[in-house]
Amino acid sequence: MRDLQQVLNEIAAEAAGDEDRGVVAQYIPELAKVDAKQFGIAVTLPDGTVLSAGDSATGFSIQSVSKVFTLALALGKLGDSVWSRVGREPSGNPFNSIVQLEQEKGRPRNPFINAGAIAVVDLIMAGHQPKEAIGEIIQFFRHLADDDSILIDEHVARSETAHGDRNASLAHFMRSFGNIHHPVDHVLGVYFHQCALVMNCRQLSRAGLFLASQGRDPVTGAQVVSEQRARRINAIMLTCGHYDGSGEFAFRVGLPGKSGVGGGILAIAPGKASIAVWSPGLDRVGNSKLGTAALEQLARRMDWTVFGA
Ligand SMILES: NC(=O)CC[C@H](N)C(=O)O
Repeated sequence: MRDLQQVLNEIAAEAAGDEDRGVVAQYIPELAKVDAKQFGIAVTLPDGTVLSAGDSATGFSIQSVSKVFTLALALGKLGDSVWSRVGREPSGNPFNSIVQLEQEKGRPRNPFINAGAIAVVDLIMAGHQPKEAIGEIIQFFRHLADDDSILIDEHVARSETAHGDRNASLAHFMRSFGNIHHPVDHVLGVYFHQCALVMNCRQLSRAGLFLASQGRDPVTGAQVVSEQRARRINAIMLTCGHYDGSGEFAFRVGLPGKSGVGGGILAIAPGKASIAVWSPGLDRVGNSKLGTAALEQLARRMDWTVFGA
């Protein structure tokens, strides 16, 4: 096995020299302003050590990476009843697609496409005002990252609300089938705030550590989810974490991963590491271009995979 810090330094240096960086998300104006030249990577090991390279201490909008954590939160609160409201199959469609929702009577394919994540938010909101639900979500992230400085970027949340017609359509459509119980503007308010959480690679890799460690935070000793649940969340990350690019990500990287349109990706090497990478330029399906390439290199050079010994 190669020296991890050296591998991270090499990968960051290669990323810095790469001209073909993809395109920063345009449909959320606040995200369109982000400088595409940035690249960060961080790895948290089971003993809590964090190694990193590049812009690993620069905060970015975690966007859909948050969906892994809200799924864990919903499962913790409501157990397997979550699955009566959202499926576990890859969609093969873009993250904001509406087409399957009509055929499948308002039950989204999985919790990582937008419709599914919005349904998960509706579940988390049970018995709460929107502000309380947002507070609970932030607290969960702070607890997992062991860092109380994590905040939400209100500009991003507002920017997305102002341009959120597609997500509003998804939510109304699901509500027409009875699969959203709260008022749509309340649910979207929570969803947009969850997506607007700002974290850096070091914080994000630390927050994901429980998924690499049988559901337990090995540093604090807290059992975040059961071992079986951690395995299952990893399974859904592998099959659905990159939308219609999930097969390609599994093929190239070979690890469970979850992307966001802010350019972040969380990847899990079970028993070995929790990895966060960030580069804002996206590929054609909305996944970080350099982030995916970096994870491909890291997995190869460290020999990390879920598909072999
Ligand atoms: N893929 C993503 O990161 C999408 C999240 C974004 N907040 C949206 O709803 O469109």
